[in-house]
Amino acid sequence: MTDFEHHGIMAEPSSTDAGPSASSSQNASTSTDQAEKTPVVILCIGMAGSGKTTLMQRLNSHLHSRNTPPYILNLDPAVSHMPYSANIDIRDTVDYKEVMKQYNLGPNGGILTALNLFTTKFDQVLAFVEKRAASVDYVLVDTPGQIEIFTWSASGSIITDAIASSLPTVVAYIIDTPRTTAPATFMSNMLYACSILYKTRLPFILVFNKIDVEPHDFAIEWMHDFQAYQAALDEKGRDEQGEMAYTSSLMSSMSLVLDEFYNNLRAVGVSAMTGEGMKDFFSAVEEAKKEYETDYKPELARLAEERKAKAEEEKKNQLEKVMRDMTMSEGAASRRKNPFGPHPRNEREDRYLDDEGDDIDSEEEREIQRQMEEEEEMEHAEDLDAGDMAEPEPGAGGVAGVQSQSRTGMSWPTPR
Ligand SMILES: Nc1nc2c(ncn2[C@@H]2O[C@H](COP(=O)(O)OP(=O)(O)OP(=O)(O)O)[C@@H](O)[C@H]2O)c(=O)[nH]1
Repeated sequence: MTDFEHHGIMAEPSSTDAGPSASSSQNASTSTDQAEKTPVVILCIGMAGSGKTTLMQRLNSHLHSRNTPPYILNLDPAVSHMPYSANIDIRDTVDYKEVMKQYNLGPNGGILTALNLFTTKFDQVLAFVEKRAASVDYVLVDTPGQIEIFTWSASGSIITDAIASSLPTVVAYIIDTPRTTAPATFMSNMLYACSILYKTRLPFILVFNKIDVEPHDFAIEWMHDFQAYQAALDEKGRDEQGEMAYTSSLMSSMSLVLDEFYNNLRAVGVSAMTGEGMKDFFSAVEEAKKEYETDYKPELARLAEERKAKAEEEKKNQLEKVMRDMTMSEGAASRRKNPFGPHPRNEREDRYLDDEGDDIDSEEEREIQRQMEEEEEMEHAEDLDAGDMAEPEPGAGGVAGVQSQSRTGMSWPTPR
């Protein structure tokens, strides 16, 4: 049993190059210019139940029907039913239930730990993706339903950065449209989207899903017309007494703040169930891919350079600090060794007292010498006083719990 297996991690996914196998043979016969293309990675992120998995299935079947089968990665270790087959599935590598058992964790802890463990192998995963990059147009990535586990964890950042620095990457933020019709829920969803945009720094598409149940026109209107959002707040943002809820004014201000964010976003409406809106979705992906090439790629390269330089600088500083510490501790060790070393008393005195002008030149050394002199004086005084020492009085020094005063002025607790 390997170390990974011991932690509930299964062997290397056997299906790494599996999945829509038709693609390999199909793509093998593609023209040279097609073989040189770069796929775009679509990171599907969204709240639990927003329809990520269903949308992944829809995108998969849509791309198959266009004869451009995608390469699929599933990063959700807790998904119970996956209606498509992933090329790389985290569940083939980590059993999150086993992780929960072994680390004594709850479901969220289990998912996060499973993702952390998987991240340790992500360079291998990326190598598989890169190997297939020339033969696919799209790489689809499904993320854990517990959105914060991916968006705010170190492993989520590592995975996102690793993918984005290797291939053009766009974030598709999936929104459950029927559950976003309340102005407060809408605002909370937009703020979350905004935070992910600034965290990932990647081209972003707002995907209003389930438009077969609720068209997303209201959302587009709210995004582009502050007055319309304000009117909705006036109408729906009141409590039972008909008073404006205290959050309404906050949301109203937030809406103005988010104006800039809305202007830089692409928003599309889709139905993962019926397949409506696929054309708009893929046009948005193509636009976002161009934006990655022109705006994000140079910025990512600059950030990577900056990170590298910072890491180098830190390494240099650490090394210098270690060298300094070593020199200092060598000096201090030699000083400490001498006062209590094997030298006869007179020799010690010669070294530290007679050669004061030559050897003792730092404040630290003077302090050591001062302490030594004080201790010697103390020893001497104790020798003289030894005959005067009386039995300790009950309730005074020497009685349990009462502190005794030493002649140096330091106090210590009397042992029981
Ligand atoms: N009507 C309708 N229902 C949808 C649509 N997309 C998803 N659903 C339903 O929404 C529910 C949640 O869909 P999932 O795909 O499991 O959502 P998810 O985001 O993957 O959920 P987690 O696995 O919890 O993260 C399911 O019952 C789907 O059938 C859609 O476009 N229209």
